[in-house]
Amino acid sequence: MLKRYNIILYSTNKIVNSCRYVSQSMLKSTVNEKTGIATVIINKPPVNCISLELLNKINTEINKLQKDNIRGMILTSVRSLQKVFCGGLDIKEFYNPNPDRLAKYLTNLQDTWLSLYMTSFPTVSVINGHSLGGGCLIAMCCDYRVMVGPDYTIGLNETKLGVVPPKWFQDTMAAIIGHRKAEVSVIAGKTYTTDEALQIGLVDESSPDIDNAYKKGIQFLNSFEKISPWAFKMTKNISRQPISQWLIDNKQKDLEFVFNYMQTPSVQKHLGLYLQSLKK
Ligand SMILES: CCCCCCCC/C=C\C=C\CC(=O)SCCNC(=O)CCNC(=O)[C@H](O)C(C)(C)COP(=O)(O)OP(=O)(O)OC[C@H]1O[C@@H](n2cnc3c(N)ncnc32)[C@H](O)[C@@H]1OP(=O)(O)O
Repeated sequence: MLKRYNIILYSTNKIVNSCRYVSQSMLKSTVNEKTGIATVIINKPPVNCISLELLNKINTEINKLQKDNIRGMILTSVRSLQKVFCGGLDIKEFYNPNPDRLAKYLTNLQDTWLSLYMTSFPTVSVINGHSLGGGCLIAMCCDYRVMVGPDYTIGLNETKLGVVPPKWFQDTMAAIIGHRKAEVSVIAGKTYTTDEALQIGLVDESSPDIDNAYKKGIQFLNSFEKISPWAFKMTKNISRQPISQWLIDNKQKDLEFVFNYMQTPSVQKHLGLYLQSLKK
């Protein structure tokens, strides 16, 4: 029994044998050959909002890392943006959309969420700036969140744009802060400062600067050194499977609901006004 356990540990704990550096302009990914820890950096100025192309890159990279047998991953934003981790989904993908592209976007979003939420390796988001809507969602997909503060904000603010965060957005938040707090939060499209997010448990730690936040992220990943990767993966799977299974079972229905309401005149009007308010 002990022997079998050791074999599992060895085969899944194998550290990648070379340092891989992938720079796909919008997404930079490096794997440290000594530690087996990947750092994935979103780099899409001005605000890292998630277009179809960025979504594809994130999903492709997560799937690659999955095959690389890495020990853990840090997800963060390029430092030069200074105050934004992720400005959310690219609202231009929803405003006056091309229906084919919109369908592709929504499907890819479902797939990317499934990949990121269900990674078999530990993940940390180092939230070095505002993290709104889809930005909050990708941060929440990770196993641990360290947020730089105090001046940034995080939250699922979809209702402020006149759109509806799907069940799996809401469930992702409820799994972290509890159903009641998540309900109050999503219906009001609430955003929280770093301190508030820490207080309600939306983030696990705060930090006054990025370097320190990154260190805390690495410390979290190192805490799994003595945990069998197999045990980690199976335990996380059991914990997250009810939420992910809902989406797997309801993908088409979920897609059709959003695809249809998104193109209604009243939703389009709201989105147009929100985009305009950002430009001001
Ligand atoms: C079927 C399954 C799929 C289901 C999915 C659908 C679910 C429901 C539908 C939609 C869900 C959407 C979720 C979202 O993520 S919506 C977006 C939420 N994000 C926001 O509300 C953030 C908006 N942005 C800001 O508050 C600020 O830009 C900020 C991030 C704080 C940065 O501020 P600052 O540095 O001052 O930058 P500017 O505001 O000047 O912005 C610079 C330019 O970037 C444009 N911008 C900003 N955010 C977005 C965005 N999310 N999408 C598109 N464009 C964005 C902004 O207009 C400026 O443009 P310009 O330079 O042309 O004026």
